[in-house]
Amino acid sequence: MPRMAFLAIDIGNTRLKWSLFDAARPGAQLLAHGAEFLDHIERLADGPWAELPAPSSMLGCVVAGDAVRRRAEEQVTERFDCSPRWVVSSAAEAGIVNGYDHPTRLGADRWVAMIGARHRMLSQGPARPMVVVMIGTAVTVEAVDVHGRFLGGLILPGHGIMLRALESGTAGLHVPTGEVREFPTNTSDALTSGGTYAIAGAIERMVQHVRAHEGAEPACYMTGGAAWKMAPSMNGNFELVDGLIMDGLLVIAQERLLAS
Ligand SMILES: Nc1ncnc2c1ncn2[C@@H]1O[C@H](COP(=O)(O)OP(=O)(O)O)[C@@H](O)[C@H]1O
Ligand SMILES: CC(C)(COP(=O)(O)O)[C@@H](O)C(=O)NCCC(=O)O
Ligand SMILES: [K+]
Repeated sequence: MPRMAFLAIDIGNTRLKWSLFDAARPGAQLLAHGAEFLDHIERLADGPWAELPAPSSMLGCVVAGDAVRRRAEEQVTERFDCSPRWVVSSAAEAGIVNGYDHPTRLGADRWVAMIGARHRMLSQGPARPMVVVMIGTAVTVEAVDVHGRFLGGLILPGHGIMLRALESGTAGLHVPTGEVREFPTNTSDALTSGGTYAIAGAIERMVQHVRAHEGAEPACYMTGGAAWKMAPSMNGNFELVDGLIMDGLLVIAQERLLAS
């Protein structure tokens, strides 16, 4: 049984994702992982976590509000002997400098994903600017310069929110999910393609902005629960990374261990 196991938790507006690693460092071995819709958080301690080896520390990021965070903390402390710790976006951490007007108002998931992406990019070769995309409940598209400065980012509605907004704002749009088509010829395909290309178009614009600003081709990473749906419709070299947030949490946890 690993003695320094580490629990990473990412709570978005749709699901809580968790991963248990054998240590709090990048490259640690993944021992177990899972995801629960926010309504099912109360199942964790007696369900998926019941048989897990106990982590000696935990670090998470949460953008779903204080009430959800407290419900998750109850599960952690009920089941494990470690105190819940959550990342708050700051002016600088783990190689990323925060260009937001109010650094602490940046979503912690966005901050952690950029840290994970920067670490990944540097492990692949020389420093490059980056575009970091997360396709979750919402879509975020971050620009990071070659030195690790977060220049700014976009927030868009995700697929689900776009479709619900169209359904509730019109009389004639109540249709099942369709296919992504270049020239959609029915309402379902028109809606699905419209949402997909709205997101793809915004991402392409950000890639252009970063390319022009930096005079270099950015490294492009895409993550999030719905990233696999976007991947076939993307131009360019987007690397689909399952656990960018988990990677970022490992990087931050190790830095904090080394600093303590
Ligand atoms: N098994 C699944 N069940 C429901 N939604 C899913 C599933 N897999 C992917 N998705 C899509 O992923 C989105 C949620 O992704 P996720 O990364 O969990 O979001 P968040 O971080 O905002 O909670 C949903 O909006 C949905 O479109
Ligand atoms: C943009 C987000 C809603 C994304 O949430 P998600 O899709 O991961 O559930 C979240 O990062 C957030 O609430 N951010 C705070 C505002 C900001 O980043 O400017
Ligand atoms: K997220």
